[in-house]
Amino acid sequence: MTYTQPQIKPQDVKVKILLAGGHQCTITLKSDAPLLHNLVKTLVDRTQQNPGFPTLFQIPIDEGRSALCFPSEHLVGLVTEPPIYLAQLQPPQPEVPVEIPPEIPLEIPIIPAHVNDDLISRYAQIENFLTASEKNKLIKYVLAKESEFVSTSTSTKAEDYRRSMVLHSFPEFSQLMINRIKAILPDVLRKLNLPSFSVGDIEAQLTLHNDNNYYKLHNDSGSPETATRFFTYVYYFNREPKAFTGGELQIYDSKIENNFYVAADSFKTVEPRNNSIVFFLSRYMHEVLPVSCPSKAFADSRFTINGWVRRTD
Ligand SMILES: O=C(O)CCC(=O)C(=O)O
Ligand SMILES: [Fe+2]
Repeated sequence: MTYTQPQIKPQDVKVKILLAGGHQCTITLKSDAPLLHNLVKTLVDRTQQNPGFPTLFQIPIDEGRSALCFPSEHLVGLVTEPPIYLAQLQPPQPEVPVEIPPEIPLEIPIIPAHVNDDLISRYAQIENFLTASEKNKLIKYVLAKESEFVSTSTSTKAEDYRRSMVLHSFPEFSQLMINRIKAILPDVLRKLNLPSFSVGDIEAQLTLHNDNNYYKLHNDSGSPETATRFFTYVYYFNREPKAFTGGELQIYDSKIENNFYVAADSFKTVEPRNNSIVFFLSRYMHEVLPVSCPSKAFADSRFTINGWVRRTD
């Protein structure tokens, strides 16, 4: 776990702002400008049927001699130059590709792909990942392994960064998990609208969070040894009835500061639901909120099998 982020060179982007009523205005922004991010976010929120917070854009134009002001609801599209295309979020994939007759001029909102893809975090959560019988066997197995769990928080300098326990070797289940992940990966990529990639090693560890355990903000791919981690997966399981609260996974959107990705203020919250698995890009900043487990019993913990899918290129 480290906090180094990949470096990105900002570039000039010519942005034509299309407003309701056919008005438009062209400005030039750096690709990492917060204004560009906000414009893009306004559109992306709308495509996700998530109207977001209405804001008033106030954009200096004519070298600061005038200002363009408009409410965010009036933004209908952006045309960017260079023409980098938007990878659409959650598109309803048509069975047959739709042909657009070339003679019809279309002004399709085009958003630099890196702004969209890099700044808005997406995840996929799949319920009932194991069969009931597999999950029950897994719980039984884990309860018999209590003495083999070791603390994750002893060796690092950032002593208070992480509190949890880990079981590194569990061959009876790690291979099952890895096989299932390989099998479901194409669906996950489709769901997240990501291109397929050449899959390398898949790692797996078994962790638990008990009372007042947590894992503060981090990413999973920021060091040379972890740089090829592409996807993080977390499979959640616990005894029923569930005897802990908290322990939500928060996945942060990104923003760019001094050419580095850092966590934005916005995030998505994932409930650690029994027998569900979540997938997200390993470079996203994320954290595990503190768990409250009043009994403090090992068997009442928030258990996970989690790990990483590496890419070979
Ligand atoms: O337990 C979780 O929800 C996430 C764990 C995590 O972020 C990690 O092990 O790197
Ligand atoms: Fe993580």
